[in-house]
Amino acid sequence: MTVTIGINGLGRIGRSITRIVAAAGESGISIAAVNDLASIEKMAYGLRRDSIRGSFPGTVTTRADHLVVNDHAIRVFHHPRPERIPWADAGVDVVIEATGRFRAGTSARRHITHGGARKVVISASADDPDAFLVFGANHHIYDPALHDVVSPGSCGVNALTVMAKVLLDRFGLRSVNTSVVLATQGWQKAQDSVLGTSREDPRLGRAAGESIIPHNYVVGDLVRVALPEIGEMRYSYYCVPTPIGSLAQLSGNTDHAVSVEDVNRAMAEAAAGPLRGILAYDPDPTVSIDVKNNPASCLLDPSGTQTTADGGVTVRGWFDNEWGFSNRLLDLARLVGESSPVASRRVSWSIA
Ligand SMILES: NC(=O)c1ccc[n+]([C@@H]2O[C@H](COP(=O)([O-])OP(=O)(O)OC[C@H]3O[C@@H](n4cnc5c(N)ncnc54)[C@H](O)[C@@H]3O)[C@@H](O)[C@H]2O)c1
Repeated sequence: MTVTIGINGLGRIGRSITRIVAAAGESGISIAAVNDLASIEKMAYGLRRDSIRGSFPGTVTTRADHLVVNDHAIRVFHHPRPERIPWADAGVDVVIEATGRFRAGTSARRHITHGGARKVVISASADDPDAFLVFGANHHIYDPALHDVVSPGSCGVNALTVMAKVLLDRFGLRSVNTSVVLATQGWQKAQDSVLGTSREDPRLGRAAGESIIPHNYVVGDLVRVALPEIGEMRYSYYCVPTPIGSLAQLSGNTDHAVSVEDVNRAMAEAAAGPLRGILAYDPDPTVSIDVKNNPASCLLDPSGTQTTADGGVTVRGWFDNEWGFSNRLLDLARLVGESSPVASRRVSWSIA
């Protein structure tokens, strides 16, 4: 079955999704329409040229109000508000909301109530979606009769949750402490723009290339939404001046003392088994750029695993904050697009 999607916002995430779908050939996804405020010429240029991913491996041209990507025509709209976008006219079933502007479930829902789409996937830690669904952890709770607007949380949430899932299922896990070190984001500024930032924390307006910028983004709560059994959780977050490739580190206590070898074997088994494609494992010594273009939510670095005699455990994973997350958005689009209101696809992901 092919799921027909529309993308609102053809920025870093929207373009990654377009590249992934174009490269995959038979991906089960067809992009019918995109909406962005930018001109169609700029959209085509942004797809053709990318400072991080390189030139588009194919062709991107324009024809009237269509982008033509490798002979596939995509209808283009330029509406500033979700309620104006006529998705149904383009045959769109599932909208991926990737502007960063309509993260609230109420505004994103207008793609359905006004635009005629059937489901919406918000590309961020949304406010009040019908469900937070982290692939590999809790996406099996998806209920097509109840969940029209869904969110996978953030890229960091996905990386942390997938490592936490393995530790929880195999060894028990509680009192979790996490850190995310995130590559530079498009909304950061090259020079100080403290007054110009819309973010509450003024440090997020500081020059992106000059500092490690800490801020208080409480994403840890979303890991707990996906895995409520892990209980208490603490979270730290830093933006750093690297263009792509981010780090997730998670510490906690297991029910019994475990060895580094036990933990790494559990991670490798999950990566080769039930979490294939979502968790990856690389025994080679890696640095953040090595995760570029990796479609997994998390690339486990076994050299980062540490344990203590009283059951303490620490694990480290890399994630391509754009590419891995865009792949999860497509997984979610397939999940919600393929499900009819009466037949929920329920998948068991227990690793134990
Ligand atoms: N880039 C990442 O690493 C990353 C990872 C995970 C989640 N996200 C989230 O995904 C969302 C998008 O991030 P991004 O990095 O792609 O941002 P971006 O700034 O690169 O892209 C946003 C796009 O939306 C368009 N846009 C802005 N307002 C619009 C409107 N009213 N209507 C239509 N289009 C509009 C912009 O022109 C731009 O092309 C954000 O919520 C972000 O937090 C980003």
